[in-house]
Amino acid sequence: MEPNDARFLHSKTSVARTRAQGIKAHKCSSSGAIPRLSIKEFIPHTDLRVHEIVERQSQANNLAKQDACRRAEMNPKLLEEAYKRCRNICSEYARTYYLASLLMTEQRQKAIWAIYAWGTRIDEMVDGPNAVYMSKSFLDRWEERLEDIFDGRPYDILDAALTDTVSNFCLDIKSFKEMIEGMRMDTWKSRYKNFQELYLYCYYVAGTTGTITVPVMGIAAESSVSAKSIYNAAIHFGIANQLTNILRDVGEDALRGRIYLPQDELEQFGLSDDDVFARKVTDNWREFMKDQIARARFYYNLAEQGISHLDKASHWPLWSSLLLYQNILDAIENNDYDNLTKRAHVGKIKKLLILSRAYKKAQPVPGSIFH
Ligand SMILES: CC(C)=CCC/C(C)=C/CC/C(C)=C/CC/C(C)=C/[C@@H]1[C@@H](COP(=O)(O)OP(=O)(O)O)[C@]1(C)CC/C=C(\C)CC/C=C(\C)CCC=C(C)C
Repeated sequence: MEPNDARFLHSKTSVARTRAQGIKAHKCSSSGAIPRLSIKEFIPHTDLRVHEIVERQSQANNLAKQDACRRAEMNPKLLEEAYKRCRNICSEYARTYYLASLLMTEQRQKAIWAIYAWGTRIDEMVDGPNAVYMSKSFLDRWEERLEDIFDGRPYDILDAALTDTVSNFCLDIKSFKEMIEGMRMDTWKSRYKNFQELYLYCYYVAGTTGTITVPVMGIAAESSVSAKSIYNAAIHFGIANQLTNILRDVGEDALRGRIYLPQDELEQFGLSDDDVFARKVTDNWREFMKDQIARARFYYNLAEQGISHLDKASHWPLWSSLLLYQNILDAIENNDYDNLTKRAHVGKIKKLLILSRAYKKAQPVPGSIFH
């Protein structure tokens, strides 16, 4: 996030909200008074070289405007079938994102399905039932296939959809490669010393989805903030989603021996891996969860401020996806913080109400040039 882009970052409401969620002393049942975690800690994106993506993507966007992007010539019938299959994968594996995609323009929704299908296939490799057979060479092969996709030589029909998408939107390969890097991390790492380490993992697997999708959602022609601050908001969008995903799945992940929670923070709350594996919801656990949820909400706040700088037609789908996913945090609270034995779920009626709330949020604010 660019600190000097004050308009962008510090809307009054977000500052007030994050302050309310900020540092205060609280009592933790077995270990006495301990400080609340610093959920507002900023993790700089300098080492992630986001500026490289922004610069290259801006050049690519100019090429796209001149229609000078590399075009992948593919059989239209095959492409139609390819997108149909990606759509099926997205609707089966990711109902929330699928619902949001239905609110997008046709070309954008097809791109989201292709990106989702590609991402979820690697995720399944490292996270699914066959994860034990995963080897370094498998992910190396996946990376070669990615290069082929970008060279217009798809390996299978699902890759063909992504080949078409990257050429339609002139996408940059860096974030896709980084997503594979995140999946590599998953093959050798199952603990995170602190939030910095966890943040890096979240960036690789989910922040990258944000940088990949900004060109698809389109930056508003009238946006006056820097492209970099919009990309940073998109990264925060992905981070918030991944943190939510982690909090929802603590119990499931523990069954596979994985704990995607900062170890130092667990310790501060008098908790250890054994408590997670015991799957017992204690008062310490609830207090710990309150802070983890507050942190995820902090990142949603940062992400929200980027939406208005994207193309108008993307506002409703993005607000929908943000509010729907964020609601999982409310569902964890409603389960009295039992994410060890229960899976937080947002029901159909609630989802419909959220879509209508998102629609209102996507409407222009009178007197503002932005939504
Ligand atoms: C509609 C929409 C926002 C679509 C985004 C497309 C998408 C979700 C792609 C994910 C690709 C993928 C599967 C990557 C593999 C790594 C992974 C598993 C990431 C997790 C997604 C959750 O998927 P999952 O199938 O596990 O979900 P459920 O179990 O069904 O709940 C992640 C949590 C990453 C999600 C990342 C985002 C939503 C970031 C999207 C960012 C933008 C659209 C940019 C917005 C821009 C601004 C400026 C705010």
